[in-house]
Amino acid sequence: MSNQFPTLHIVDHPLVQHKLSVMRDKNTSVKDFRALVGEIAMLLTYEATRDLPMTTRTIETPICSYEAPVLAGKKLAIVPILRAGLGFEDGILTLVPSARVAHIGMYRDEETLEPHFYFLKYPKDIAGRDVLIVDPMLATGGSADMAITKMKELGCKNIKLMILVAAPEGVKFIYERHPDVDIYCAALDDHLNENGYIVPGLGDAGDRIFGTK
Ligand SMILES: O=P(O)(O)OC[C@H]1O[C@H](OP(=O)(O)OP(=O)(O)O)[C@H](O)[C@@H]1O
Ligand SMILES: O=c1cc[nH]c(=O)[nH]1
Ligand SMILES: [Mg+2]
Repeated sequence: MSNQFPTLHIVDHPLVQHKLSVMRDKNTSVKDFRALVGEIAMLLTYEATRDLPMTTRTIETPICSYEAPVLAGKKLAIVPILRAGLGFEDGILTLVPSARVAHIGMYRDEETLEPHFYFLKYPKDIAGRDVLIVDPMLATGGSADMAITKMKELGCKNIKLMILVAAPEGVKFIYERHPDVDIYCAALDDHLNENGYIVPGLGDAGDRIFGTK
């Protein structure tokens, strides 16, 4: 689907697209699915952190003195939405090992599709950190909206959302409620079906990561 959303960044790198296609296949095993979530997490993080501020540090190479580009030390917090967001956690921390982690727990009611909140644990200085909320699926957008709203209530100002597969309905909902939040995803799919699942999608991400079905 073509992208009409100003805040949506689709990572169309061939490695991401190939890995996502393997994940969409219903015959892909839990073991492979979980490994691929971790690999794609790193590739999406590469794009979602592209605007990290830089500075320079004087170093001595074996040849000469050099003003070397280094990260300016912006403090980050990643916020996996339980459960499926946990699949992204290790991959992101491999690239940004000093990031802090806040966990937010919620599940979607299968009938109403409303998110239900059950857990939040966060670093005390989270208001001063840039926040990357992560979840493989953005369907109606209810869960992501609740996570963004809770982070804003804690004082967070610079918030991004990192998703694997997004539905247009969810992107529109988040854009209307949080136009300040940039969304990074691997694919913008076609639509939601009558059960609130993304089409073509990849099924229930949590169940496929943890093998609970
Ligand atoms: O955009 P929404 O309509 O809110 O749907 C997306 C949410 O649904 C899934 O979680 P689920 O409720 O299945 O919980 P789980 O991760 O524990 O499986 C997914 O991981 C998102 O958190
Ligand atoms: O398609 C969907 C929609 C919500 N949650 C999922 O895990 N998959
Ligand atoms: Mg689930």
